[in-house]
Amino acid sequence: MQASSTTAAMASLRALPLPVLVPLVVSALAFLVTVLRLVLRRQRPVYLLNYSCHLPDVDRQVNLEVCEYFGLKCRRYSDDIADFMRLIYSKSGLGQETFAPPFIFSGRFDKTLAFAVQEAEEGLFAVVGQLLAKADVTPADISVLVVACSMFSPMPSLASMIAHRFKMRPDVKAYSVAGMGCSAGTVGIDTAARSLRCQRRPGYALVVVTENTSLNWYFGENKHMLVTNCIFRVGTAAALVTDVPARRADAKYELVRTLRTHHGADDAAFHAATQMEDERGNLGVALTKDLVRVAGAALRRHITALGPRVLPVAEMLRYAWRVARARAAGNRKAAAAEVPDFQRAFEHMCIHSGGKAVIDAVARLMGFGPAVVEPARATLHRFGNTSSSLVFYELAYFEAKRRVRAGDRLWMLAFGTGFKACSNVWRALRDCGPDADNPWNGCVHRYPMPLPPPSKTHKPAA
Ligand SMILES: CC(C)(COP(=O)(O)OP(=O)(O)OC[C@H]1O[C@@H](n2cnc3c(N)ncnc32)[C@H](O)[C@@H]1OP(=O)(O)O)[C@@H](O)C(=O)NCCC(=O)NCCSC(=O)CC(=O)O
Repeated sequence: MQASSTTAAMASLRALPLPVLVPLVVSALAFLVTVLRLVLRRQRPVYLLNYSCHLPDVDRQVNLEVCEYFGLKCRRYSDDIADFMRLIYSKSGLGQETFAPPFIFSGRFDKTLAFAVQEAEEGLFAVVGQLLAKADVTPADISVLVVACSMFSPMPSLASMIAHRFKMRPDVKAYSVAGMGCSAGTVGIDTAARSLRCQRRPGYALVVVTENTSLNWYFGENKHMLVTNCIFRVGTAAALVTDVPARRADAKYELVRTLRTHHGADDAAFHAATQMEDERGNLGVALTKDLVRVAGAALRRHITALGPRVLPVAEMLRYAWRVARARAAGNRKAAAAEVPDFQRAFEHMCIHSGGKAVIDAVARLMGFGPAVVEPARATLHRFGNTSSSLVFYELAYFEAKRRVRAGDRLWMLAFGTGFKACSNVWRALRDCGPDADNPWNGCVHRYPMPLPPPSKTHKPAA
C-alpha cells in the first residue's frame, strides 16, 4: 500500500514540467541542508552549576585606622601623600571592613614574592575547596581550568598551583590569564564555555578569578598609582560551569550569551590603566583620571552590540523612535545621548564596581536609578575593588537578599584594562537564596547604605 503511494507520488513528480520540477527539488534540498546545519551547529547549553566567593579571616580586615598605622610605620610616605590617601579613602565608597593582603599585617613593610604567593594560595585554595564540596564535583571531573589574575603571574602558574593542590587529571586543559584587568571574571566564563563546547563530550570547567596586590603595592608619590592602593582589595571567586545535560537540575543559572568588545585600538583607552614604574623605580598600577570617560565610551559601543541581542523588539522600536524624534527636532546631541532601557532586558544587573566614579558614570549613561546600582555600591563598600571577582560578589548579594526567582535574567558587566568591556547574560533556573558560604551572610542586612556624595573629579558632561 505504502510502496504504491510512493510510486504514485514519484510518477506525479516526474509528470511535472521541468521548469517547475527543478526549482521544487532545489528548494527541498536547500531546506534539508539548512535544517541539517542548524541541528549540527546547535550548541549544548552551558550552566553555572554553582560558585563561591572568598571571605578572608576577620584578622585581615582593614579600616582607615589600619591604613594610617601602616602608612606611618612603613616610613615611605610624606605627610602630604598620607593626606591624599586619607582623602581618597574617605571619598572612595569603601567601608571599614574590606580585606588587605597578608604583608600589610606582617609588620615587615616589604612586598615579597613569598607574600604574593601566600595571598594567592589563601584565596584560590579556599574558594576551590569550598566550591567542589558544595557542587558535588571532584577534581577528576574537571576538564577545563581557567584561572585569571591580572597583576600576578608566577611560575609555575596559578592554574598549575591549583592543579597541584587538588591533584587534577593530566588531560585538564589549563589556562592562566594575566593582565586582563577587572573583566577577567566575565572573560573567564566566556573562555570556559567556548572550551567546553569544543569538546566532544560534555564536561566541567572550573573558572577561578582573583587579584593580587602584594607586589604592586605602591610606595611612591605618583597620585594615579596611590589611588590603586586606596581602592583595590583582596577577593577571589570560583565558578563551576558545565554542559552535562543531567546537571541542569542542580544548576543555578544557564548562560544565555557572552559578549566581549575590545577598545585597545584607541590610545586613550589603551593607556587608561597601566602597570608601571615611577621615575624612582617604584612599581604600581596607575589609574588615570581619564579612565572613567574611557569606560563610558567603551560601554556605549558595547551596548550598541549587545542591545539588539538582548532587548525586546518593543524597546528597540521605542529607542529608535526617541532617536528619530530628537534628530527631527535638530537636537543631534540629545539623539546621541539616547540609550535603550536595559531594565526591560534584565531583572538583575551586576555592574562593574571598580570605583565610585565608575559606578556613577554607568548609572548616568544608562539612566539607572539608585536601586539598580545598589549591589555595585554595596560590593564596593563591603569588599572594595576586588577586580575580576567583583561580579560574583554582586551575584552573591542578589542571592543573599533572596531576590533571584526562576526565569529571571541577569547581566554581568565588567570593564578591564586594555580597554575591554565584557558581558555575561544568565537566566536563573530556580529561585536562588544564599548558600552557607555566601560572603554576605551576617552583614547583608546593613545594606543598602546611604548614597555617597557624587564625584567632583568626574563631573557629568555638560
Ligand atoms: C578616586 C575617587 C574615589 C575620588 O573621589 P571623588 O572623585 O569624589 O573625589 P574628588 O573629585 O574630590 O577628588 C579627590 C582628589 O583625588 C584626585 N583624583 C581623583 N581621581 C584621580 C586619579 N585617577 N589619579 C590621581 N588623582 C585623582 C582629584 O584630583 C582630587 O585631588 P585634588 O583635591 O588634589 O584636586 C573617584 O574619583 C573614583 O572612584 N575614581 C575612579 C577610580 C578608578 O579608576 N577605578 C577603576 C579601577 S580599574 C578597573 O576597575 C578596571 C581594571 O582594573 O581592569
